[in-house]
Amino acid sequence: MNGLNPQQRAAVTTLDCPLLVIAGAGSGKTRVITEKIAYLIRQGTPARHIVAVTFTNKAAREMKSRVGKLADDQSLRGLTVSTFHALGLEIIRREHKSLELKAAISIFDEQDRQALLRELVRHGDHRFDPEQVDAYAARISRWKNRFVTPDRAGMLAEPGAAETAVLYEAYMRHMKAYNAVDFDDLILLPVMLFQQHADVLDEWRNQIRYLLVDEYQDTNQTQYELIKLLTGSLGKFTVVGDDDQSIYAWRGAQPENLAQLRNDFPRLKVIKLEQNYRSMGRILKAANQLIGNNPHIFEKRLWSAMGHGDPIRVLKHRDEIAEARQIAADIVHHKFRHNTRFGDYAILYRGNHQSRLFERSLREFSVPYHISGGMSFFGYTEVKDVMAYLRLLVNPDDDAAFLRIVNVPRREIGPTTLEKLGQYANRRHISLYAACFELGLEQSLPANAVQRLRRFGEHIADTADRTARGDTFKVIDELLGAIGYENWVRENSNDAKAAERKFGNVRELLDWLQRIAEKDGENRSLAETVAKAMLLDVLDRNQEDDAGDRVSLMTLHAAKGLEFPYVYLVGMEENLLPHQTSIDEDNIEEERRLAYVGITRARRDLTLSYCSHRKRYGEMIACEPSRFLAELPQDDLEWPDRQPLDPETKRERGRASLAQMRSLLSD
Ligand SMILES: Nc1ncnc2c1ncn2[C@@H]1O[C@H](COP(=O)(O)OP(=O)(O)OP(=O)(O)O)[C@@H](O)[C@H]1O
Ligand SMILES: [Mg+2]
Repeated sequence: MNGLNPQQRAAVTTLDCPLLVIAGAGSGKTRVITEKIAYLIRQGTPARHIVAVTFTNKAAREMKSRVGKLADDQSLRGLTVSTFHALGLEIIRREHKSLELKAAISIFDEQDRQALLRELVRHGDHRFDPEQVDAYAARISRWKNRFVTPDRAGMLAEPGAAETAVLYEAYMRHMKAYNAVDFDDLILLPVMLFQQHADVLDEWRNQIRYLLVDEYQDTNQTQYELIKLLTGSLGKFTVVGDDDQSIYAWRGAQPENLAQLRNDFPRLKVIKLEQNYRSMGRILKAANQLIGNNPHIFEKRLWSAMGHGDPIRVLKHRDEIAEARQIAADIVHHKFRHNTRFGDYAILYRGNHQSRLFERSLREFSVPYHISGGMSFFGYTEVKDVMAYLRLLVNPDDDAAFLRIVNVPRREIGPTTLEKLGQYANRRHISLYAACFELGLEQSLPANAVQRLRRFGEHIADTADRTARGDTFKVIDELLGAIGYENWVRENSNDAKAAERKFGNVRELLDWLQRIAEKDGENRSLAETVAKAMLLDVLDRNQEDDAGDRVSLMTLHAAKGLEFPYVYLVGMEENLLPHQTSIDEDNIEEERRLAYVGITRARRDLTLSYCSHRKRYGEMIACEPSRFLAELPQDDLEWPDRQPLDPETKRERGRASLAQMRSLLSD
């Protein structure tokens, strides 16, 4: 515990009562958690009885590696450090029998979920509005996050609740039939399970003797229920959080849970941390002043002994292309001037769509980068197709996967056939796959259609059988060969280059899955591997391989809990940060917290940037600088006054510096 301040030390050594550590950014909350894990182990609690929960996979990995430095491998055996959702999945997998599920569980992503709801709306006995599928989906998700079960939803006084509750109930029933869970279910099902099966809960309480939760401000009602159930009246837990960094209201996060703890656990001890160890004084001052415009549940002050630091730069650009180029160039210049690493830099933005131009510019400057979150790899059609095949192999009842690939590559199985198959399966309460083999289907469909469906079903069954027995990844390769997937991709690509890129993605996917399967010397089953991959996908896509010296690109949401010496917070414009929707809904406070999270990621230097024009829906529009810029201490900001160059000189200069930097980089 060397180097901890007195409050941190108190937080680490408090074991006899439930503990809440509430403190601002960079004050060492996460550090308290890692030190406490090591302390618990030193005090004699076996690691297998300790569970630490964080919000993203990245944070979980980071925490594991920090703990790894504080204790030896042997004593850490069995320690659980995971996300809430991964813990939920683990509970569901282990207790699948009590939940009346089969072992091979499919995880539905947003698209799958919407597809199922759309089907239910179309075929349901109730008159739902097909235009409203998005709204139904959002409402059901909201209920799940607030721990409202279908029967309780039906009794709510909200307008239209009774109707949506019927859909909610049907949705849950179908998910069960498909042996599938969605993102929200990963928390909801364990809570329902523990409430209904006291014996199962007892076992888990016995196993989890101490629970630690990071980023507690972002837990929703259902997650809070899970914490309460797991820790019971003993309240053996430490939760740490910062109400100013609550940025998941849209996913049902309730910062009031912080206050609620006091009511539910009268013995709760609260410790505040006030020293910031992360950021230079000016950065901290800017963050404090900005967030001072929000109302507070807990008053806290933060000070830093790190020195004043350089002024915060504010860059203005002509448009978003200029923004991306200038920042990429800035990073290269800075790196060579200060002999830093690429990994020291992060570019943070409000929305995923902002990443593309930065990617392009960084590539132009040969700067290695890594993108966290957002629609990247897993959004590609070919990746989704292959994943759907794998999902179907491990769980043939996964209707979303079935529908995605039953006619990919083309098997002359058209919409009418699928419509009839769907109706039949619905009547019989079975999956589409199971329906293919039923004799009764022959009454609904012509013989050749039935035959085509069965041939597909048999191929899947046969391959599944072989993956279970033999060399899984070899069988998968054979499957892709047998269905002629390469040809299919070629036919559906504009040119050979695009086709190559798509094969490359498929290859990368399979290599990555193989690495997951064999990670830590394990030999995971295909079912386990696919579930793990889906979980990474829905959680924070493609965060697995972030090793290496690379510039980080990510959304403000994904940046939570992380820190970088040099941070660029880009797109600081009205309607972008704060986001248009939040302005419309009068929810500026959440946007301000997001900006606060962004600013407090920076250790040494912070650069803010905005554009005077930006392309929106294909049109160039004028942008206003973000109101948050005006809320910062103006004395600490620096607005470099750039002389406008004529376009030709600019282009020349751009070319020259590009060549110069490339040659520097290749040295
Ligand atoms: N007592 C300490 N002495 C020196 N450095 C510390 C101390 N406590 C924490 N730090 C360092 O300060 C930085 C911020 O700590 P940490 O990430 O734990 O803060 P946090 O409160 O979790 O921040 P956030 O709210 O952003 O998640 C880290 O680099 C950490 O190693
Ligand atoms: Mg933290």
